[in-house]
Amino acid sequence: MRDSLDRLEQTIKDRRTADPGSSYVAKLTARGRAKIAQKVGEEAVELVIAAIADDKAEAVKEGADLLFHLTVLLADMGLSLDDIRAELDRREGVSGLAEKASRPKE
Ligand SMILES: N=c1c2ncn([C@@H]3O[C@H](COP(=O)(O)OP(=O)(O)OP(=O)(O)O)[C@@H](O)[C@H]3O)c2ncn1[C@@H]1O[C@H](COP(=O)(O)O)[C@@H](O)[C@H]1O
Repeated sequence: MRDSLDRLEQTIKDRRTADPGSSYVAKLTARGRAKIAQKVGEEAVELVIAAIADDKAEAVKEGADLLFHLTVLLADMGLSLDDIRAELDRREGVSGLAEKASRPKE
């Protein structure tokens, strides 16, 4: 099932080559990877500030900004949210193995 992040990712892929005058994704993409990466860093810092202030409403907005800009960065690198999912799935497997290995033998 496709969720809002999947739909956003598809929109970002579609908009990368749109008119920078009418699309933020196209405008940011045209400014280059370093600029996209800088935006990811800025949004992460804004999320950190909201979290430290325990401002939940602001944290939700900044979290959305961070995920949006991260998805733009992944697209620019030819990566996708599925690559992140695969890494998380891999870690889940590894973590399960580590847990089993640490159990005392019966
Ligand atoms: N989720 C977002 C989204 N979140 C934030 N932003 C934009 O991100 C920008 C961040 O503002 P900032 O002041 O931090 O950045 P800035 O004004 O560009 O200034 P600089 O720091 O870059 O110099 C704003 O212009 C927001 O509108 C977004 N722009 C687009 N989307 C999604 O992307 C889709 C495609 O958008 P377009 O490419 O514009 O069609 C939209 O339908 C939305 O779903």
